[in-house]
Amino acid sequence: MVAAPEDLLWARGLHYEHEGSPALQDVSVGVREGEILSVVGPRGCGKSTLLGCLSGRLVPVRGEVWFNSVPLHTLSESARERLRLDRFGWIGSEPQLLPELTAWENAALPLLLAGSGHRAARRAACEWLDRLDVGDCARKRPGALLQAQRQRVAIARALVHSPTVVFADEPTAPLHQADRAQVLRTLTTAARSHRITVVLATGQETRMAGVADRTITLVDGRRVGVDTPAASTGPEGRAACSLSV
Ligand SMILES: Nc1ncnc2c1ncn2[C@@H]1O[C@H](COP(=O)(O)OP(=O)(O)OP(=O)(O)O)[C@@H](O)[C@H]1O
Repeated sequence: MVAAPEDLLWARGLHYEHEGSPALQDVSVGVREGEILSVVGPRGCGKSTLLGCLSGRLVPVRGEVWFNSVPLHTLSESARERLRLDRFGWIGSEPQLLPELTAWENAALPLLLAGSGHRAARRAACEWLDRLDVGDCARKRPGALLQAQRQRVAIARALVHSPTVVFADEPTAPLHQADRAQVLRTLTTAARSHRITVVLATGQETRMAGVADRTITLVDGRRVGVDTPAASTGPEGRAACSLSV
């Protein structure tokens, strides 16, 4: 696979092993600027590993990952970490907030770590918490929040520094069914309005994958099938994402 000119992020021939067992085998993918790409497949098919490699958290044993003409696969660990802090956001399936910090302090962390002033960081964090409907939780610590509220704080933290790409690894996994679609739409609507590229791993919930522009499928660490554009993913597709942020 050769990167298309409009690809912001692309990988070619990725192989990754966890303790000697193959988790990705010869996976290639390109992601366009502003695109919401979902990665679907059954448990253990390699979705998290692929997001790990694309985001520079993991280094493939073979293959290449390029972001904006920067070869992530050959960068030093510190350079990858710097790039991740500056340009990427990460949302995991658990919020993983720092318990001793308030919600706004957690959400502001990427800005504070980048050296932003306290006041500006607080303002930006509170704006995102408001957009994500948890503005009234800003002064509370994670222990006083519901899981769905904590996950919204984690989403605010992933978006607060206007990253170029957000990686979301099963971001709705710990939520109740009723919260899932709303949290996912909030994330994707926010990303679209700020032209943030999103790579989203989801399990078997293909209805959730309907918020994406394009879907790729992994099975046993390999890409299978053809890409699925949003138009064919059903009534929860792009047009349905109408939450205002
Ligand atoms: N830290 C690890 N150590 C050993 N094996 C691992 C590790 N992480 C993942 N694996 C294995 O690698 C394969 C791919 O895992 P991965 O988590 O990437 O898949 P996934 O599609 O994200 O799964 P899930 O839907 O369960 O999150 C699986 O067989 C998994 O058991």
